[in-house]
Amino acid sequence: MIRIGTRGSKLALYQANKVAELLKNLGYDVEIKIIKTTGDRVLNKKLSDIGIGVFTKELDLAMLNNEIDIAVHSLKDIPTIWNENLMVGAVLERDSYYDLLIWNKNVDFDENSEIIIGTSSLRRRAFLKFLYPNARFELLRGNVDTRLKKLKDGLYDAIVLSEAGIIRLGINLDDFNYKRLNILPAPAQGIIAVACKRDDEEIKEILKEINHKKTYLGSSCERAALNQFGGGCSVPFGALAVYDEKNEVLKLNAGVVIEDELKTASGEVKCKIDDIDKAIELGKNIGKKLRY
Ligand SMILES: NCc1[nH]cc(CCC(=O)O)c1CC(=O)O
Repeated sequence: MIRIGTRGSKLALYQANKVAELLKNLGYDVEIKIIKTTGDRVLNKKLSDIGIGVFTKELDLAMLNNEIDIAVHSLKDIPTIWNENLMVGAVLERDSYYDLLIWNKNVDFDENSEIIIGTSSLRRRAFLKFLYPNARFELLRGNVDTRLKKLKDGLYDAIVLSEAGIIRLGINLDDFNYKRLNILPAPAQGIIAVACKRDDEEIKEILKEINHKKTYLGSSCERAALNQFGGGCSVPFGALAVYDEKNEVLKLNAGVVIEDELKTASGEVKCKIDDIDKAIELGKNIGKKLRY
């Protein structure tokens, strides 16, 4: 029996069920255990103000205490500096990495409007400032349904959500206007990750069977860039790595906003699809470049 730990939100349960299905199809018995995290409890603060690992800590402990074998997370919610006894054992194929700007049908604005945008992400705020220089930003937390309800109620002119989350929840945006934003995503946005204990050889072998190598390569590169730059979710940092399988080339674009200035860096490396070390090296180099 593989015990799968997850948060209780609809999105988290969808993600955990997806991993459960993959494991079941390979013939494993699975059980899902719901665990509440600090990120679920504290809803009146920016994530960057609550602390590191707000969505993982309680699940990390459950894993270390042997109450669960694996934990399913959105990879972008796992801190790059994490518990040394835990690791990402597998990732699923990446979904959309785009952020969507969503607004009510009866609302009209352009890039110069003084709109109020609901988002609590430092990255979204900082990058959107270049697209909507006169926008103001307000706190918006809670699950995706709650956020859309607040938009519908007119508390904001627009809000930002990840397309991956919307699609996973099967939310129909026909009642709203929306568009994909041309900003760098959070490192590993749109990727479901399975965490396990570093010394659990049996589980690690099982997770290899569901791992999507191309996604693992790219996300390792993006997360290495953020890790090298430092600051985790408290810096407005975006990164996107794309692997060209045919030519075996991994490319990384990354950017950070410091004192209202956007600084970007990019690079590429020739590597095999499972050469994680090369991907991490590229990420570190770009992270360093952005730092100095
Ligand atoms: N921080 C919240 C969070 N963590 C993962 C997702 C969705 C899945 C993803 O983007 O990987 C979301 C919602 C959002 O950002 O709109």
